[in-house]
Amino acid sequence: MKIALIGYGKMGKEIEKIALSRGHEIVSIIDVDNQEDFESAAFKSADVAIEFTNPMVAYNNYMKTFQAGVKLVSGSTGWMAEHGDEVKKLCTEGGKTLFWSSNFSLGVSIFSAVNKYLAKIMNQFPAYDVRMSETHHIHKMDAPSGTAITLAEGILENLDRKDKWVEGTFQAPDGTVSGSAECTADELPINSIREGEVPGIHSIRYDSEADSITITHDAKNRRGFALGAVLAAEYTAKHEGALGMSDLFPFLKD
Ligand SMILES: NC(=O)C1=CN([C@@H]2O[C@H](COP(=O)(O)OP(=O)(O)OC[C@H]3O[C@@H](n4cnc5c(N)ncnc54)[C@H](OP(=O)(O)O)[C@@H]3O)[C@@H](O)[C@H]2O)C=CC1
Ligand SMILES: O=C(O)C1=N[C@H](C(=O)O)C[C@H](O)C1
Repeated sequence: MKIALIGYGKMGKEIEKIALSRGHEIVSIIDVDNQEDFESAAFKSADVAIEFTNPMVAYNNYMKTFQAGVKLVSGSTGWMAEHGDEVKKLCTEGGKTLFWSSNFSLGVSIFSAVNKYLAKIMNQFPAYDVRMSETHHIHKMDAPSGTAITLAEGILENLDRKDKWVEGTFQAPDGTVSGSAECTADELPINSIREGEVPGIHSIRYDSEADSITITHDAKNRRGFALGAVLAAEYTAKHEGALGMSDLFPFLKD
């Protein structure tokens, strides 16, 4: 399969390695300095483009890729609140194709299913309150992480006593803490920590007077994200529209 990469940072480089190891060809690499390549024959020859950039530029990259008539996989986070509805409509009604996930790691898909199941069980146990924390490297531009927001949505869909997620505390790389740990009973707080080069840790904690139950996904490196993105590209080459991890792993639909 012919793959174009948009964004050649930590994820772009990891994806290149996995794609080559699975026999794919990288036909174009677009970074900040060669934006004109969106119009090149090489870029347009790609079966799928894989985009990992940042919250500010992701939407523009999607529009340029759609314009070039190339199918897209993207893991960029932090753009959904502003552009999510429009991009989804372009894919459900406008004939464009985007496979997006806040987290392509296979482990996070499993974790997400466990998270929803646990939230459903907790409807029977009102003594437990729930909160979430996410820890990432100091270069991360968005907070809470896209994965934390997706996991929070999974809890809100399944735990009747929670109506919305809210930003809790934010611990900056220098250790200073802003925000507040206070919230109302119907709110699910997400606390964010930025430290070192952490690839990504997500923890969901249920606390009662008697005990606590915590589930955690801890990415050891970026290979899991990259493998998932390449698997998604292989799927996207043969499918159309608004695609996501539940298309790749039907157990996520249960
Ligand atoms: N869904 C998932 O599984 C995962 C998602 N992510 C998300 O992916 C995104 C990227 O992460 P990561 O690779 O770690 O970040 P990096 O900062 O390492 O890489 C992003 C790259 O995109 C480049 N870039 C900036 N603007 C443009 C542009 N307009 N067109 C093309 N390239 C551009 C940057 O260049 P420069 O440095 O010169 O600005 C940089 O090389 C983030 O939003 C992150 O949250 C990350 C890991 C997993
Ligand atoms: O910025 C990152 O690094 C990551 N971003 C994604 C997110 O916002 O959830 C996925 C992963 O946690 C790494």
